[in-house]
Amino acid sequence: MLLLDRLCAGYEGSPVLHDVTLAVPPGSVVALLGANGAGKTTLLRVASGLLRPTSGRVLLDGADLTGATPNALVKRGLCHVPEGRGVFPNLTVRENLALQAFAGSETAAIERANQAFPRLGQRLSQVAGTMSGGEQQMLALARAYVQSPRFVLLDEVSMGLAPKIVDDIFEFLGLLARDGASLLLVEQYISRALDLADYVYVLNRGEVVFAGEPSELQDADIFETYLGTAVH
Ligand SMILES: Nc1ncnc2c1ncn2[C@@H]1O[C@H](COP(=O)(O)OP(=O)(O)OP(=O)(O)O)[C@@H](O)[C@H]1O
Repeated sequence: MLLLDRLCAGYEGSPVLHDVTLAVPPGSVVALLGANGAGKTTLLRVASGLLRPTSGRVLLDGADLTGATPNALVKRGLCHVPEGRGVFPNLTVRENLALQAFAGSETAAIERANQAFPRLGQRLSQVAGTMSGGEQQMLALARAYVQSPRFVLLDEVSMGLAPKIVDDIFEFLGLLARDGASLLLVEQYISRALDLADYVYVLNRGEVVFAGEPSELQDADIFETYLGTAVH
C-alpha cells in the first residue's frame, strides 16, 4: 500500500497541498482528479521523492519513506512517469530501455517493452527525440514497465496525443494493472480514467474534496463544482 498521510507541501513559501491523505491499496487503480493548478502534479512529485513535504508522511508498505530519494523509492518498486516525456531524447530507444533495466537484464527488458508496444520493438535503433510524441510516450511508459514496478504514478500520460494512441495507452494501463501494479492516475480523460479506476480522489486548491468509488462520484455535485464539467 502507498499511503500519503496528512501531507503539506509547496514551493518556496507558497503552500500548495494542505493536509492531503490518499491511499493506493495493492492491486488498485486510483484516479486523482482536479482542476488546473489543484496540486495533482505536486502530489505525485512528493510521492516519488522529487519534492520534500513540509509535513506529513509518505509510507510504502508501512515503511516511512518521507524524504527518501527518488532512487530509493524506485528500488522499492515505485515508478513515476512525469508530465511531458520522460525519455532521454539523444539516446536510442534501445539505450533508453537498457538504462532502465536492472543490470544484466537488458535483453529481457527490451523483450518486455516490445510485448507492451510492438511499435517500439521495430524502432530500437531510432534516436528517441526523433520519434513522434505518441511513440515517445510509449517509450516513457515502457521504461516504467520493464522494471515491473509495484506502484506507478502517471501524470497526464495521454496529454496531446491522437485518439488512437490514447486508446493504445489506456489498453496498456489496463495491462499494467492486470499485471498486478497499483496505479495512481492523473488524467484529463476523466471518463476513461473512471472506467479503469477502483477509487477516485478529487483535489481542489490542494485539499481533498471527494474520496470514494467512481459510482459515488456520478451522483455528486463535486464534479460540476470542482471540475467544471459533467462526468459524461
Ligand atoms: N516549480 C514550481 N514553483 C512554484 N510554484 C509551482 C511550481 N510548480 C507548480 N507550482 C504551483 O503549484 C500549484 C499547483 O500546481 P500543480 O502543477 O501541482 O497542479 P496540477 O493540479 O497538476 O495542475 P495541471 O492540471 O494544470 O497540471 C500551482 O499554483 C502552480 O502554479
